[in-house]
Amino acid sequence: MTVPREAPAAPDVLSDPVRNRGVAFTHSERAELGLIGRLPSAVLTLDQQAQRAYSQLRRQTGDLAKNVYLEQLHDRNEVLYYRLLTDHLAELLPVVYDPTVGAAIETYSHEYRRPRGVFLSIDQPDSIATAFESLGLGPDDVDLIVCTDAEEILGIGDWGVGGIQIAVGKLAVYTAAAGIDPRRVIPVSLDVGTDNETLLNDPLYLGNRHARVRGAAYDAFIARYLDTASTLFPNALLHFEDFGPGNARRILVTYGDRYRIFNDDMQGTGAITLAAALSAVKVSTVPMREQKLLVFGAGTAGVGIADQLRDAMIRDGATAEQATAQVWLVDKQGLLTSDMTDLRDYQQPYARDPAEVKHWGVDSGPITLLDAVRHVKPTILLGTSTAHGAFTREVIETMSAGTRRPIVFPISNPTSRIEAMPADVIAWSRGRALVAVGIPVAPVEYEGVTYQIGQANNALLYPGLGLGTIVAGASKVTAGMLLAAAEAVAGQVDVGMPGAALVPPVENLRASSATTAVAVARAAVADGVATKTLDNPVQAVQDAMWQPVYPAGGQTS
Ligand SMILES: NC(=O)C1=CN([C@@H]2O[C@H](COP(=O)(O)OP(=O)(O)OC[C@H]3O[C@@H](n4cnc5c(N)ncnc54)[C@H](O)[C@@H]3O)[C@@H](O)[C@H]2O)C=CC1
Ligand SMILES: CC(=O)C(=O)O
Ligand SMILES: [Mg+2]
Repeated sequence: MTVPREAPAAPDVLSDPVRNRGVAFTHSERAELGLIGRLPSAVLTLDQQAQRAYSQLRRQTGDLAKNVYLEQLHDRNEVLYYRLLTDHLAELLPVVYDPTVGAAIETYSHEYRRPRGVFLSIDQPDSIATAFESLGLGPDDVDLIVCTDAEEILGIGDWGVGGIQIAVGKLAVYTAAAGIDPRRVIPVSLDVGTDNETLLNDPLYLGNRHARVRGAAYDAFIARYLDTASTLFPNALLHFEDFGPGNARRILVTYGDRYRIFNDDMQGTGAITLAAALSAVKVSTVPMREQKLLVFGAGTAGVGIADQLRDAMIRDGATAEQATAQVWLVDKQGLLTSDMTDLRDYQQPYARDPAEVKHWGVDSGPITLLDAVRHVKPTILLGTSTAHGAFTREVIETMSAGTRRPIVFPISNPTSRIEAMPADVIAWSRGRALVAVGIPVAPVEYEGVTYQIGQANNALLYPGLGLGTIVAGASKVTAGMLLAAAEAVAGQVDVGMPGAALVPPVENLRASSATTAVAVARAAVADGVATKTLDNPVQAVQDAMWQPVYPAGGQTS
């Protein structure tokens, strides 16, 4: 007779990150859950576990190793993971999110330990419902789904199935920054293939090993996803992240009236940049209606921001025609003009009359960024191009010659894509530039002034926007809700001091998100899209915020 040598499998609760408390289970809980003898005898508090985990984390060398460590913790004990994130938000946001998440995505198939999220394949469109149903969640159990097809991850391009980590990272921020209940969210990879040949030639690549499917099959897959997700989880906000420039806006425009969709790169980025611009305009003394915006990189984010700034100019008294004429777009072809045959439909409203600009360039080549800065004399220069270093000293000096307080937002991510570093922009403008960037950066010292650099990253806004949407049960994310979010974020900044940041600091993000959520919920009511009655939105938001603590009374779920 053979004697089994392996210990029996660990009881389910130890391998379920939602219920697991590890050595924080009390002796009576251990007895109740069949854990006698399966844990060392000491019982630690959550505080002690968090101290230990933090010190383990600090011993990891490099941000990618820290990201992998935290993901493993996420897979073991969700409360402990969020406790760590919440306690050290400013330090750890760059590790679980931008910029390190870019490296985690690039190395996904090699660093892979275990799956998190739902993987939907364009090769098996009939399995979408089965995949969601395998989670065992009912129609009222899901508040939020973040999906990506990973065609344009941050500014690093197409990363196929590894893009799941942007959905995971965005959701971690929703929970850490706004208390969205992590048990009520789903990250989704829409694996439509990849055009990244490095991935296709990598034997360890974990996604569909074929080129991106486009056209009718792609559209049918997206339509099927939307229909299935919204049927199975009718209350869920459907967040779209990092789709390519040909699909991001098109999906929102096509389906925005039918489904509760939010496109973060267009709408969230537009709103956080509007918030930074509202703060900057207060300092610049040029009224919003007179601002001149030059966008470098006229894709999803760039034109999404242009639309929101144009609307802000109109609210401030410009006519629609004037406001549109105060926006210039520069992309790979140079300044976009209406005679170009390769313009995207959303770029066309801002394309200039070629007659207006025909003498701007040197020779007959494209009108460059520098040519455009020289002639337009922009008051706001936005970078959403992924072109590292494109805002050269000459560009910033030329802009600074044309306006007293240049507003410069090089917001491309991650760090390898930024158009200019804030220290350079501040020095080249001799301390006059009002700067915000997408990545976290240290304050800049220049001639005795400390410049706090606000992070114009949608993470400073979308968590509160999502929370407000959920609390109100909003059936849509309206323009009014986006504006309310932008104004709420800008309203938390005091720009009176020299060098003040243009958006609130990440350290205060949880409180800031709650304030944003209240404004968004009120806007949802005002816009007639709230499905919940909100007698006291402030309390409703506080009550809705999930806290990273073990539930009292020995419950494990
Ligand atoms: N700070 C934030 O919250 C956010 C930042 N972003 C960043 O903005 C950048 C763009 O993202 P998306 O708009 O989603 O991408 P996208 O692909 O839709 O747009 C990028 C645009 O830049 C243009 N472009 C590329 N190289 C260029 C060059 N050398 N010169 C001029 N134009 C060039 C492309 O043709 C395209 O129109 C990324 O780096 C992304 O990380 C995006 C969303 C949020
Ligand atoms: C922040 C973000 O959403 C992006 O860079 O794409
Ligand atoms: Mg994005």
